[in-house]
Parts: sequence; C-alpha cells; structure tokens
Amino acid sequence: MPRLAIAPEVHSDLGALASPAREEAVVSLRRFLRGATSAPHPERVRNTRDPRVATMRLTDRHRGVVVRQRDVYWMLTVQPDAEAWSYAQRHRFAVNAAAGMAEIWDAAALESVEPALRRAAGSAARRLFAHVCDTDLLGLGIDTWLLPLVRLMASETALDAVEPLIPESQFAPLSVLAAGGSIAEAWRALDACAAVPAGPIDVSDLGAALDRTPSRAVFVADAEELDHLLDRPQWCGFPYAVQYRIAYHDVHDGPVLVTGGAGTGKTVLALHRAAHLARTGGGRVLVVTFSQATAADLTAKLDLLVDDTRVRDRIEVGNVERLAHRVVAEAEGRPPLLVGPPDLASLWQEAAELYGTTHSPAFLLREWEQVILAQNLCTLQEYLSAARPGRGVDLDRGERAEVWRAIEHVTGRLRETGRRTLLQLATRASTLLGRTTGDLLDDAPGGEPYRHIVVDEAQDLHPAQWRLLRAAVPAGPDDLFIVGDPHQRVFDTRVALSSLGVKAETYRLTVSRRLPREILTWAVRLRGGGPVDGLVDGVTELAGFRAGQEGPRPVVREYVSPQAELAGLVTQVGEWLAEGVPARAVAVAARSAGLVRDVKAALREAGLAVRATPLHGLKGLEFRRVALIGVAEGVVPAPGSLTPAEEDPTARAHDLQRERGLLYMACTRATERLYVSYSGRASPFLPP
Ligand SMILES: Nc1ncnc2c1ncn2[C@@H]1O[C@H](COP(=O)(O)OP(=O)(O)OP(=O)(O)O)[C@@H](O)[C@H]1O
Repeated sequence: MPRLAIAPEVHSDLGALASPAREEAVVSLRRFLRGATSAPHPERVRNTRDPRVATMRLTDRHRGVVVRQRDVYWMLTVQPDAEAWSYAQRHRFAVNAAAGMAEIWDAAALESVEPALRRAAGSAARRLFAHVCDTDLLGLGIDTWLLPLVRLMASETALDAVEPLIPESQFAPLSVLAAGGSIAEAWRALDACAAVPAGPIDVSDLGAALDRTPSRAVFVADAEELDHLLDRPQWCGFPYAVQYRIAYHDVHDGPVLVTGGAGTGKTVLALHRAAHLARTGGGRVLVVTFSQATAADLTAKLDLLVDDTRVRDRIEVGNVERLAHRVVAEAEGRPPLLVGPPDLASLWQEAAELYGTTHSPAFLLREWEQVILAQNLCTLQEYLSAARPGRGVDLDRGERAEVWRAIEHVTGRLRETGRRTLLQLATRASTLLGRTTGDLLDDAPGGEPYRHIVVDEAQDLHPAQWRLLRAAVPAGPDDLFIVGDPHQRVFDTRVALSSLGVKAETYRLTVSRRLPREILTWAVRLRGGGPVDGLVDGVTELAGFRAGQEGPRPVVREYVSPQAELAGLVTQVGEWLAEGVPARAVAVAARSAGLVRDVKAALREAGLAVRATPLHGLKGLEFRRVALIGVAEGVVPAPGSLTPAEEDPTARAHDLQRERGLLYMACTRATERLYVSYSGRASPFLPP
C-alpha cells in the first residue's frame, strides 16, 4: 500500500478550494489511500529538476504534486493543472545530510538570481564564505546543488536576498557563518531547525527524512487520519520544528520558560505541550491564562487539538484568580469576599489622610503591591530591612514606619469587613497550599492534584500569583511550562522567575507567524524603549524578532475632530466587511472606556456588529483586521494611569513603558491589516 505524507500547503490549498472541488479532491485522496482501482496515479511531468516528482489528478482541474520514492508519496501542494506542472518543474527536494530533515526549494527562482550574484561577485574583493572550506559547508548540510551558488555570494545582502528561496535549515547555518560565527555556532543554528535529533542519516531514504520533519509532512494511514488532519486548523497537525522539539520532548527536568515576540507561536506551543503532558504525563494539567476571554479562546483551541475525551478531561483551563478563589473557598468553607476597586481606593484615601503621610494613596497602593505583597513581608521589621526594587523614591526608617501604619490601616479595615484583594487571595491560597500541596485541589475525578501547570501570557503575573502556581504543583520534572513576552506586559509586574526560586530552562522564538513584516517593523518602532526586564534574568531584546510574511503597511489616519474620527472608523469597518471579512475577524479598540462606549454606539448605529473593546481586551487574541482609535496625545498614554514625575520618577517611567507595551500588544493582534487613528495631536508613542 502507498504511504502518503501530507505537507502543510496541501492543507491550506484544499482549504482554499471552493466546496465541490475540495470534496472531490479529498475523495480522490481517500481512494488513493485505499488503493482503489479508480485511484489517482502518479503521472510523470516533463522537464522536472527532480526525476522523482510527479502529479496526480485530484479533480478535473486540480492536481496534487508528489515526490515519490518506493512506496512513499510526499504530497506538496494541490494546484490547478498548469500551476501544478510549473511547481513540479521548478522545485528540487533533498534530505539534509547533516540534520536529516526533508528539504525543498524553488530551484528555478535560484537559477534566475544566479547571474546577478555572479555579477556582484565579479566586482567584489572577497566572497562571503571564503573563510569556510567546502568540507565544513557540506558537513553543515549545505546541499551540493546549492554549494556553487553559496560560493558566489559576496555579501550578507546576497544571502538575505535568497533567504525566502532556500530552506531554513540551509539558511540558518549560513547566516551564522556570514556574521562571523564559528562552525560550532553554525551547528547549533542548524540543530535549532530540527524537530527531532537525527541519529544515523541515509540521504536516499525519503520516508525516514519525512518522519524527522513533522512540520513539513504528516503521514496519514487511512481516510480517517486524512480527515482528522484536514478538518482541524493547520497549527494542530503541523507544529513548526521548534514547537515540535520543545512540546514533544519526552521529559523536561524542571520548569521551562519560552519567550518570544508577538505571534511567534508561544500559545500554540503551550497547547501542544499541555496536550502532550495530558497524554503522557503523570496527572492533571492546569493551563493558566490571563482572563476569561483568553481562557475561552484556549478552551476552544484545546477542544480542537485533543479529541480523546479522556485526555481532554485531564486538562483544565483557568486563570490564577479562579485557582486562588477555589483553594481559599475550599479551605475556609465559604467563597471569599472580594473588595471592589472603588472601595479599595477610598480606603487608601482614608489611610493617607488619617496618617498624614506625605505620600499619595496611589503611592501607598504601589508600595503595598510591589514591595510588601511582592515579597510577602509580614512584619514591620521585615519591611524596614527589605529591598525595594523598582521603586524610585527612597524611604528612610521613619517614612517606612509611617507607610507601614497606613498600609496596616487598610489591611485592618479589609480584615474587619472580611474582604480581600485578588493579590491577598493569591497569597492566602499559596500559604494554604504550601502547607498541604495538592490536598486542597482533590475534588477532581481521581482525586489527584495538578501534576503540571502550563502558563500562557506569563509576563503579567505578580510574584504573589507565581508563589501560588509554584505551590499548586509539586516541584519535579515537567512541573511548570511557561510562555510569555515581556514586551507585551500590560501591568507593572516585572519579576524574574529565578528570583522566586523558579529556575527554568529557557528557549526563545523569533519568527512571528502572525504579523506581516510591515506591521511588525512599525510596531517594533512604536515599542522602542530598548530592552525590557521581567521573566528572564537580565533583559529581553526585540533584536532578531522577524516576520515570516509580507503584507500591507499599517494605515495611520489623522482626523479634525472625534466625530470625524468615528465616521472614518465606521467607513473603514464597513469597507472591510464589504470585502467579505467576517465580523468576528474584526476588532476595534480604544484606550478609554468612554471612547469604547462611543465606538460601540457608532458601530451599532451603522449596523456593524464587530467587537469593540478597551485595549486590554485584545490581550492574547488575534484578528484579521484591527482598528485602534483615539491614539492621540492626552489619551495614550492615559494620563490617569501615570504617576506624577515629582512624586516618583521611576514609577512614572515604568508607567510609560507599561502604556507603550499596551499599545504595542494591541497593534500586534492584526494578522492582515492595522488601522490607527487620532484627532488632535498624535500620541507621542506613534512612530514619526
Ligand atoms: N504550527 C503552526 N502552524 C500554523 N500556524 C501556526 C502555528 N503556530 C502558530 N501558528 C499561528 O500563528 C499565530 C500566532 O500564534 P500564537 O497565538 O501561538 O502566538 P503567540 O506567540 O502566543 O502570540 P502573542 O504573544 O502575540 O499572543 C496564530 O495565528 C497561530 O494559529
């Protein structure tokens, strides 16, 4: 029987076909898998660059392009006849001699750039890879067919120009060598492209190479497996090599931290890991995310990824607040009472007035959350000797004692009325769990506690919440799997995991699978501000963060008045919907609640039923079209959320960075188009 491997492009090509053609093509593939007499068969194509390539008729107008070797058929794309023949003629296929993965490249396009490379090389004093011998290049898996082209390159620009035309596993080691890296570093770059470690490699064994390349080929044994692969989104069946390597690694010895820019596939990776742990791990898996909206999104994605209900039932999705609530409720025998923000604000006001402190209510709140709760300081003595990282104003002993009294007033009033803040709840829950790890969570089927916790959007967790998560899972292999992006932080919680005793093995993802290059470049300019701290030791840079696709540039519109801006928004959204973009794929957001209300009213009046939300509401989500309005001076950054510089310049700088992170996060939700508008003067965050 033939062994059929499907490439991700077949998934998207079939998805793009109109309904009867798609069904016809799938029926043909099913017949092929059954070996039916009427099944499509490989037909030779004239003038191919690789004799193993053929096409198979799948509908009266479409063909699948396959590379055949013995019983293995690797189907690469499904195209109308002429395009399928052209594709078959243009491409070459090989097995990487060093890392063993299957590779494919557009040889015709490379041949057409060869004369330009030769001309540039003629006038160059030195070739880019003159310092590396052929043996080393071949040892790094550089293909013998590509080698002469590599030898012609005279500059990094030449290498960058061919990047889209050659496999990543060829480009990655070359780019390291071009930048002056060593052979060992180039090897590491090549290793990073592999989904599985290679073992012995036989370059003539296509089947074994495809097994090592799960991001490019999935074998389907029968019609059921074929339907299963095609009916789910592409990310379910084809994790990228780096996602596969981390997510399907047998056992990570302890915590794992994966960072990466917006849209680099962290959430998808976290979901694959959660699924893998639920299938193979030692107990229940808790997936922690930011909000109810992101929890609903992750739940829906997990339902798609994991269809075995027994495995799915082992995974729970929630946020830290829910976990804290549940632990405390179970220990205390009744649901805890929470204090609302207005009541809390008036308590801080009262404390500032009563104790005549020179510090504002907002200062006291930050001191409580960022110093006292962050370090779980329980006595004045502890507070007097504590470090106050991130706080810009020094406090002497007398001032600290005064601040402590004010804080005790608030905590005392909360105690009297039986109310708590969310961070207090987290602290209480971690204390309870610290005493009895797991036992308080045993109302699950089977009675076991969480054995694994997977954390998405980790950049915004407070130390008190980290302590809760740490206490909710026994320390050991595969205990914590954490993904996050410090550049997207929207709260002022800058904590390095190691400072909380979480020593994680770290990985970094660099290619955005969501953002077109134009939006990414613009958003990175907007983010500016250089490296940021949080999660990792030291800082995270945006350097190396790049996009995998092209697209239109963001549109920035200036209007003469807020009314004109709303009218412009309505026109823009109307145009998107008229183009056929579904309403659920469009989001509109603004910084202030008032503006969101105006947007909702304007959209309602125009009969446009798209999501409108504050900027925070976009966190963790993505949409084909995103419109951000009111990105004006005096609105973004929101003046009310900035600490006055005279009160605490460091806190103000942090507030500004957080506001910038918020706008950056919102801009990076768009997969296709980003529209930004303002009336009056532009927000100082917008790039010139
Ligand atoms: N293996 C894959 N195959 C196809 N698409 C993928 C794959 N991995 C991720 N994607 C797509 O890339 C986009 C970004 O992925 P994801 O949401 O996981 O990124 P992220 O790093 O969590 O983003 P952010 O931090 O900005 O929320 C999504 O549209 C997702 O479906």
